[in-house]
Amino acid sequence: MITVEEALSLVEAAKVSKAKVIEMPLLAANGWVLAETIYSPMDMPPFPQSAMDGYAIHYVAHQSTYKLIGEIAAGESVQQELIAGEAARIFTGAPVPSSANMVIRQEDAQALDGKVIFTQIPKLQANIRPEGEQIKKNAIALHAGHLLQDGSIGFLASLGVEKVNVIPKPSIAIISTGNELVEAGTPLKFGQIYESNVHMLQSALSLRNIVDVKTYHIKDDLKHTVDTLKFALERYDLIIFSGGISVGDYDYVKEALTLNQVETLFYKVKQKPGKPLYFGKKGAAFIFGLPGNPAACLTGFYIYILPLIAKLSGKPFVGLSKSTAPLNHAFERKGDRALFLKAKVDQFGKVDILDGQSSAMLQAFANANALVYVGLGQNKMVKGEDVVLYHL
Ligand SMILES: Nc1nc2c(c(=O)[nH]1)N[C@H]1C(S)=C(S)[C@@H](COP(=O)(O)OP(=O)(O)OC[C@H]3O[C@@H](n4cnc5c(N)ncnc54)[C@H](O)[C@@H]3O)O[C@H]1N2
Ligand code: MOO
Repeated sequence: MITVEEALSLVEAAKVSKAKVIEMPLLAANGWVLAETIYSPMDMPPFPQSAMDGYAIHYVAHQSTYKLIGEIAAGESVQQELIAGEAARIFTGAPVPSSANMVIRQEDAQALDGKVIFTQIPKLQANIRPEGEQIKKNAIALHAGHLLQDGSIGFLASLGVEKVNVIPKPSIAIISTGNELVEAGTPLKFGQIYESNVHMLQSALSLRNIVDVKTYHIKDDLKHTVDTLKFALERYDLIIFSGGISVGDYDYVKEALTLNQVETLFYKVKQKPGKPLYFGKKGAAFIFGLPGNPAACLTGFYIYILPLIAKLSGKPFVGLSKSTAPLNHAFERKGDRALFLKAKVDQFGKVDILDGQSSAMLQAFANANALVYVGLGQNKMVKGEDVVLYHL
């Protein structure tokens, strides 16, 4: 059995096929990664702009009174010109005449009887944003690999960009196994339970804007499992099994993976919850077998699948954000597996490990805002000791 660290480095090292590129409207691309470098299609600003409300001046040395010849508002499409000794009323964002050599703030000037008089000695080019000051036409606006965020969308929009080529996010199949599972809305018969893992994973994906997700529910039957996996391998970038990955007589996932010639990259990790975790690859597709126990299923998703999805989407191999914080109480581990413990970080940044850590239970997960990672060798922790946290 391999360690958590070994398992994570195997997931990280798994070779991702070069992603195709998709074109999408800029307005839909927030959170996606640019597949290509974008070169600015224009100078920005496209014309010298006034940075202040005031007066554009054609300055003449030592002269402080100027003839006011007109007004230039933002959006003005006619280029006005000033001869030496002339001024025009101007507003922030308006085009500065090429013959003006400064803009005076209105606070620093007085207008009277068609004249403007400075009250401050101006500097040449003051309050003029030169054409192309932010970016010149054909200069690199954003590099390939850039993660588009709010500011990037605004920046590209300001350059008149309407469409961008991005790295597609993975298509995902979630295959839930188990004869005992029924959907909410149907009364439970003896021995049945409600499906939760699929809904939990799908909503976790949707929250992270991964929406090309299809779900399948299969019975504990070898042929059905083999056929569903074969179908999924032809269609999806990532296949996530829930359940059926342990050693029971009705656990068919492992056998179905072998019969579909999926290459096993690892099976079983020295961790709790989620020991019988499977990771494999066939062609460009990755396959995870998450244990059916719900808390093991969600933990495996957070720790191993989220960073792989990030990588498949063109981002760094990073999942939940990590930090350290002090424990609010002493803790002594049982067993010999690394632990991911549902925990709550309080408003003072102190960590309480919650009750109800069984991998069959989700209530603690529902109340947790972090997972505490307890590595192999870390047997006793004292109150106040810093622990590694994954933030939920
Ligand atoms: N003899 C052994 N038995 C088990 C071992 C072992 O090493 N030797 N490992 C145990 C561990 S640890 C885990 S974790 C589980 C994992 O089992 P499976 O992945 O095969 O999961 P299932 O048996 O299908 O289900 C386990 C449990 O979870 C419930 N479940 C399954 N799917 C869902 C779902 N979609 N929604 C809600 N609940 C689900 C299922 O009813 C079971 O109660 O194996 C141990 N056994
Ligand atoms: O590894 Mo399992 O998740 O303990 O129940």
